Amino acid sequence: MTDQLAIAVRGLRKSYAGQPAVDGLDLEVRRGEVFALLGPNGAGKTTTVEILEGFRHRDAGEVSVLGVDPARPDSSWRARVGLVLQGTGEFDELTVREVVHHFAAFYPTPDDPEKVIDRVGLAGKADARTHALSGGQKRRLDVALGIIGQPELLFLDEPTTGFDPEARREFWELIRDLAAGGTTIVLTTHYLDEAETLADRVGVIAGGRLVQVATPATLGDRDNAMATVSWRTPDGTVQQVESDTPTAVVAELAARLRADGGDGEIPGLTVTRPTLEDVYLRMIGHR
Ligand SMILES: Nc1ncnc2c1ncn2[C@@H]1O[C@H](COP(=O)(O)OP(=O)(O)OP(=O)(O)O)[C@@H](O)[C@H]1O
Repeated sequence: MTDQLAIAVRGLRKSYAGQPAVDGLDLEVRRGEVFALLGPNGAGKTTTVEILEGFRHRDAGEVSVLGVDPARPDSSWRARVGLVLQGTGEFDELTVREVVHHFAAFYPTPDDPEKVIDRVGLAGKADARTHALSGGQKRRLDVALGIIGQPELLFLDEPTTGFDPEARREFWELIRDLAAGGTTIVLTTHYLDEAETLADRVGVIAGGRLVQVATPATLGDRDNAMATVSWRTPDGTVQQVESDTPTAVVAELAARLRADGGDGEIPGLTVTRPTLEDVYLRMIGHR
């Protein structure tokens, strides 16, 4: 397990009451990358991530996170790993500012709490009591608490659930910023656009195993997939052909229309390749 890896997992297994939830999983996450874990409900993502975070015991396998076995963490390791879980909890009467300052005191080299509040877009709510925050604002506070210790590795569990579209875009910017600063990020998400826009690589977990790891552009051989060219014929019906040379198909169609006296414009022309969602759904057996 080299220094280039933030996470190295071999043969990870975990069963609940004899039922395997993680069933011989291998995983490598490089330092500095954004890695998205995808998979259907019950695939074993949370179990895997909680083992990596040191919150769950494993039955078997080797696990190294920042060079440490999370089953035997020390306090310096804890401070190097940031967590954004699904709902950190309630802080009742405390304000956003108080909570972030309070958490900063747990870490040896915390970031500036005011800067972090601003970074997650809560500057206007710094003096609001946390119970009065909206769902999306609470999630932003969760993110602030995950990054206040300036972690080397940040786990984000479905981070943008409940965010409005603008908040998602702002959050994505924040993640890109953290990644540009060298933070390794492991994110679980059910939003394929989120994985596509943020991740250097995605790993698909199904049935407790990692079934594929690839860049979003190449998952499921997507970049080599046939393109579908579709257009409208003069009688209004839609025609479609699949081709691995769609440009040639379009050129031929345009030439044919020009030969028929047209201006070469192809009505209703679209050229599409499978989306990340298409290949993902095929991979997990839904198409
Ligand atoms: N504490 C537990 N006790 C018993 N079974 C559990 C426990 N936690 C998870 N499981 C089971 O293990 C399997 C994997 O669950 P896990 O939560 O890891 O999946 P997931 O991929 O995170 O799913 P989701 O996308 O729904 O969050 C499921 O069948 C689940 O019912």
